[in-house]
Amino acid sequence: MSSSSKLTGLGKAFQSLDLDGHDLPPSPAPSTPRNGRKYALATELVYTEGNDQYNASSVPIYQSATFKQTSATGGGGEYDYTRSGNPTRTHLERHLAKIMNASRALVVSSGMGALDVITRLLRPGDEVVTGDDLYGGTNRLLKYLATNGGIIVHHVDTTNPEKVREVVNTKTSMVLLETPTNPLIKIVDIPAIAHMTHAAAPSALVAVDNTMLSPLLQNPLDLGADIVYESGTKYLSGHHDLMAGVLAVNDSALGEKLYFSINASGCGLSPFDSWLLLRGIKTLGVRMEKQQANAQRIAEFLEEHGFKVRYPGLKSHSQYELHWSMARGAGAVLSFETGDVNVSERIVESARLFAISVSFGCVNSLISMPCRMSHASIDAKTRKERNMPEDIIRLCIGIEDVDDLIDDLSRALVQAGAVNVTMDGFHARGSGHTLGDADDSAQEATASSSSSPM
Ligand SMILES: Cc1ncc(COP(=O)(O)O)c(C=O)c1O
Ligand SMILES: N[C@@H](CCSC[C@H](N)C(=O)O)C(=O)O
Repeated sequence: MSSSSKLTGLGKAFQSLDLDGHDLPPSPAPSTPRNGRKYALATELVYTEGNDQYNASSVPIYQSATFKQTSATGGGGEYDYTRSGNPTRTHLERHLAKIMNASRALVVSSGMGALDVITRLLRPGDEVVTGDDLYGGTNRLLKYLATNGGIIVHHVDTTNPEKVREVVNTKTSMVLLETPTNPLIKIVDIPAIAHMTHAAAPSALVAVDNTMLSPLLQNPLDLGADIVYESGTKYLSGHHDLMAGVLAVNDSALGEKLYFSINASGCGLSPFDSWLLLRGIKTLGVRMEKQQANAQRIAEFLEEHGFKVRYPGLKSHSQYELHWSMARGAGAVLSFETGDVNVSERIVESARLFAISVSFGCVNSLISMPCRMSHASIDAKTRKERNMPEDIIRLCIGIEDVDDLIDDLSRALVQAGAVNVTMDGFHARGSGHTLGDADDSAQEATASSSSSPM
């Protein structure tokens, strides 16, 4: 059912206009405070009104596939069928639109589902410009479309807007960005690329995958993007108990096109998962605060012990300034190198508190080897061409006690033979110092071996 539906049924009770006057689909309760004031994001995350008939303080799960209509000639109710719209899902979408600074948000069954919906805007012959460091599943879907859908995909170094400028042309339909990138934690200048793309190819859409930071830390729509999407499986839900994808836009015609694909293909998020995601979003602020603080300590710990660490919270990150010009935080995913694939494997397998697991954004800490796991769908030759270090370890930091995490990591590093242990502490053995890039000197300057191994 479209946002222009008449205010009947549930919609009668609650206006479909939000605080900013956006005409959103009906919801069992408005997602904005009734006093008309916009609060800080931490407050907006938790604030949802729950004025159902029983004043439930948690929005009900409308676990119903179909909705009774009042007339035989096409309805009467705001909802007819859950594939087309469901009150619990709509409530979540309205809440997300508010926290993503969007006029419309939509939720689907996974992050890849969200990208699939976006790529349905493409036609054979269209060109897509994207990065050379991308989540493996994104790379896989684009490769599929290039092979079977007649789409031309250019992978360029999106950390350099000039490289994007070189390939954007009037056939460019979409520029697809990730920042920080997964897993190399490279930063992409969204405003510069959006501005340049819109000037060179006015009908092209700039889509940004915001999974690594969530709306708490970065708002790509405010930075010039046309579409933002993310895997709700990660920070938004926070507990690895559901799969979800989120899309948000500020152009209502574009929102309708995306909604059309969701209804047509049937990938809208189920009522129960919508409810679960809404519940997760309420704790995003506190979870992320703790996860980031832990990630910062762990990144500093690894850097101090001589490892080449990629984390935008570290001043040694070569794009530190750019990252902080766009984002409100560094997130809680970092990666580091050991210089030896076997050593990396041993570290991963020696960790106890860090679960060997793909994904991130969860309250539990995870450890993985992207080239073997999350990015294994990118073939070895392509990984090499894109300078993906095979030994790279990705850490996704949770909310545990940080000293416990550092102890666990210290033990794993020693057990794996990744460090030289001396009376004064330990230091990386074959670390990123051999990799010889610009970041190394900064890391050497801060490296020390002051902590004890256990
Ligand atoms: C950056 C990024 N984007 C998109 C996705 C896809 O999300 P999902 O697993 O929910 O389909 C993932 C992980 O899977 C990811 O890491
Ligand atoms: N087997 C899965 C791997 C999912 S990776 C999940 C996440 N994005 C991450 O980066 O860890 C697949 O083939 O998609």
